[in-house]
Amino acid sequence: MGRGGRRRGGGRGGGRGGGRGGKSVDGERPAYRSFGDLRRDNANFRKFYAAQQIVGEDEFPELIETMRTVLPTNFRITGSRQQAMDIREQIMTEFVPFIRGLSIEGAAIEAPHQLEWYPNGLGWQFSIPRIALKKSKELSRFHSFLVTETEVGNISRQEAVSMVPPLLLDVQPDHYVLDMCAAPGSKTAQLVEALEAGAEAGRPARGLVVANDADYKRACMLVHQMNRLSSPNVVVTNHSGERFPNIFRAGDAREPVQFDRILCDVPCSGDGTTRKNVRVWEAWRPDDAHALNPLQAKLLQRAAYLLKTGGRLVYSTCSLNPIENEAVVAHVLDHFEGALRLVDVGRELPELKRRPGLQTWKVMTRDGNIHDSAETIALDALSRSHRRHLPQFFPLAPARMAELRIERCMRIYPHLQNTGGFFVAVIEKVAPITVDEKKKAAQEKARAEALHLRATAKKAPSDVDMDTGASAADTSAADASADADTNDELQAPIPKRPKVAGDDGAAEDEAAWAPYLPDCPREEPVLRENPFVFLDPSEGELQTILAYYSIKDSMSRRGFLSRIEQGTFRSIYYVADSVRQLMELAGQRLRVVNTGIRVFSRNCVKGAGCAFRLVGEGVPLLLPHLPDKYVIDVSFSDLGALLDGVNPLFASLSDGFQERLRAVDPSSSVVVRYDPAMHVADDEKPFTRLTAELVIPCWRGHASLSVHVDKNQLCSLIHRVLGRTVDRSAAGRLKLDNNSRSEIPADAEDSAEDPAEDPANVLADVADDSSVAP
Ligand SMILES: C[S@@+](CC[C@H](N)C(=O)[O-])C[C@H]1O[C@@H](n2cnc3c(N)ncnc32)[C@H](O)[C@@H]1O
Repeated sequence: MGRGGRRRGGGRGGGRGGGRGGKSVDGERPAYRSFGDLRRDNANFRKFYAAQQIVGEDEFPELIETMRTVLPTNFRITGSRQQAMDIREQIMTEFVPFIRGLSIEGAAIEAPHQLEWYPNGLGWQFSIPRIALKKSKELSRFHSFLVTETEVGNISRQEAVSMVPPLLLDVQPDHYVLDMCAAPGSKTAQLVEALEAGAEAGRPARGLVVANDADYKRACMLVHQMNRLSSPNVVVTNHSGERFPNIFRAGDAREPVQFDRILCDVPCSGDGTTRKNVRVWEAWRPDDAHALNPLQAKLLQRAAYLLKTGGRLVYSTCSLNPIENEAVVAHVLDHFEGALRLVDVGRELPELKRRPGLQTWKVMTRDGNIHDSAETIALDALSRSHRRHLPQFFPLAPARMAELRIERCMRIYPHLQNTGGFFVAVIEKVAPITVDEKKKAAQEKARAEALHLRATAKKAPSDVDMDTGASAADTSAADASADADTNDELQAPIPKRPKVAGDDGAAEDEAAWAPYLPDCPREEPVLRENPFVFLDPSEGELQTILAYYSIKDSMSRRGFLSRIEQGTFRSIYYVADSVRQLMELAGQRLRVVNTGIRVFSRNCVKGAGCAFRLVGEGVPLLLPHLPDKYVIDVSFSDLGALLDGVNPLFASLSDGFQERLRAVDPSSSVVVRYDPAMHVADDEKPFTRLTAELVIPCWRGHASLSVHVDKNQLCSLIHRVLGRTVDRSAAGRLKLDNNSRSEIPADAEDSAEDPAEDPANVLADVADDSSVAP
C-alpha cells in the first residue's frame, strides 16, 4: 500500500485525521510504541468480517492469523527490456544460490522465489521481512543490492498484490492512460513500463500517462518516481480526481480528451495491510468505510466520464471492506445503466489465487451492531454526514446484483498466497454516457455505415453470396460477431436499472442519487511554480546546443521545454509529442507538477564548447540521435578501467579509446557504450552475464575521463560489471573529482528502502534542477 494514509492507522489517502498515529484528546502525541508492542487484534474487526462471511467459517481463523504476521519482502524488476533480464539473471545466479546455503541463528532460510503469476519471472518474494533483511549481517550484500538497484530504478520494492491492478489494465503503447490517485507511484511505474514495452526502439511511445494525485506533496513523490523512470511520456498533475478537468480538443468545446485506460487506486481504509501497518489493528473503526465510500464512488464516477467508450478502467483498494469495494462498484455501475460492465478476468493471471466479489454484505454501525438493511439503523448510530449516503453502503436487490455480475470483482486474501489483502474490479465502458458522447457515437456509426455501404456497392458480384445476397464482408462481420457473442456472454448488455415507484423517468430520485451526480470540474488555482514553456529549436540556446552535439533530424524538435526563471533556464527537458499536444490543449487547466526527461543541463565550466552537458537520464533517449563522434564503443577492458578508476587518465585507456576521445573537444559530454554482443571474444568477461547494452554518460576533461552518473548508479554498475560491492556509505569516498554528483544523504539507507516514499528526498529532487555542474 502507498502511504496514502495520513489518517489514523495509516489508511490510504483518506485525507482526514492527524499525523501518523493520531493525537490524543489533549492534543499531545501518544507516547511512541514500537510495532512489537502493538496489539494485533480488534474485536469489531473480527466481528465485522466474520459476519460478512468473506471466507468459510473453517478458513476464517487462518485468514486472521495470517493478517497478524509480518509481510515477506516483495519486489519487482522494472522494465521489460533486456536490462531487466540481466538483473533477473544476476539474482538467480548470484543471490539465490548464496542465500540457499545460508542459515541465520541456526535456522536455514528460504531463498527468494519468483511470484508464479507475475509475467516473465520479474516479480519476486523473499520470506524474510524487510526489517529483518535490513538488520541481518548475513544478508547485508543482498540488502545493499536491493537498496542500490531500487535507487537507480532497476527494482521496485512493492507489495505483491499491489502489482495486480496495472497488469489487468492491459496498457498498449498508443494508449492515453490516467492514474487518478497515483502517489507514491509504484503502479504508475508499471503503467509507464507497459506503455513503453511495445514502443518502437529509439522512439517515444505514442501514448502517455497522466499521474495525478490530489495531495501536492504526494504528487511531488511522483516526480522522484518519474526521474527513475526516465520517460518522456509522463505528466504529473495535482487535481482532486473527482474534479479532474475536462481538456477539450481544439475547436470543439464539447469533445473532451478521453482516456483509453484509467487506474482508480482510490484512498481507502487500508485494512488489507495489517501485515505491514500494524497500527491498522487498533485504529480500525466500522465507520471508516462510511466516510470513504462517497469519495471513492465520486472518483469512480468521474473516471467513467473520462474514459473512452470501449476503454477499460481498474478500480482497486487495499481494503477488504465491501462498503469500500463491491458497494462502490455496484452502485456506480447501476447508476450508469449498462454503460459500464465488469470484465471477466477469470482467465487472466491464472496462477493468482483469488475469490469472487461478494453478492451480499452487512453494515456495522459505530456502536458495533450489525445490520442487514437500512431500516434497522437508528438515526444516532451513524454520524450525520454518513447518514445521507446510507443506501449506498448496502447491496442492491439480489436480482440486480446478479445482473451486474458482481462476482467478477476480485478479492485477494492474505492467506491465499502470503500477501496483503486487495480488491480489484476491471470495468469496461461499453456505451457513451453524456449527450455529447452519444451524439458523437451516432455520427461515427453513421459514417462507418456509409463507408461500409459504399464499399459493398463497389464489390464484384462474385463477392456476393448467391443464396442469401449477402456480401463476403457482411458474412465475415456477422460471423465474427456471432463468434464473439457465443464466446463471451459478456456481450449481453446489462439491463437498465429498474424504475422505482413514483419515478416518472423525467426527474431522477434526487435523494437516492445525489452522491453520484457528476462533480463539475472546477477551476483550481494555477500552481505557483514557473510553468513549462516549449522552446523554439531554431533560436537561442537550444539551437546552439542542437548544433554543438549535432543532434540528428530523426529527433522531433517539438518536444523541448523548460521552466524559465527570470529570463533564463538551467535545464532542458523533453516530452513525447502526445504530451506536448495534451499540454497545449490543456493550457492553464492542468496543474502540471512535472513532466519530461531532463536532457541538457547548464554546466559552469569556463571555456567549454557548449554551455550545456548531456544529462544521464536523457542519454538513452538522445542516443539514437547522437552522431558517432559523441558515442564511443568500448571493449570490456576499457569499460573496466573506466569503472575501476572512475576518473581514469587517458593514459590508462587503450590507444583506440584515447584516439576517439581526442576527437571530442576538451570539457564536453561524451557517451561510452558497451555492447556485450559486440565483444563476445573478450577474454575478460563481466562479472555476471550481461546481455543488455550499457550506456554511460561521461565528461571528457583535458587529461582524464569522468563517469558522469550518480553514486547509486556507479555502485550498481561496478557491481554488475566488476562483481564488486561498493559499500554505499563508502561510495562518497570514491574519488569523484568532478564534484558533479550529489552526495548520498546521511539517511539514504532508509529512504532508499522506498525512496518514493520519502518526502524529504522527493522535495529535494524537485528543487534540484542543477545537481550536476562539473
Ligand atoms: C492508495 S494511495 C495510491 C497508491 C498508488 N496508486 C500507488 O500504487 O503507489 C491513494 C492516493 O490517493 C490520493 N488521494 C486522496 N484523495 C484523492 C482525491 N480526491 N483525488 C485524487 N487523489 C486522491 C492520496 O493522496 C494517495 O496518494
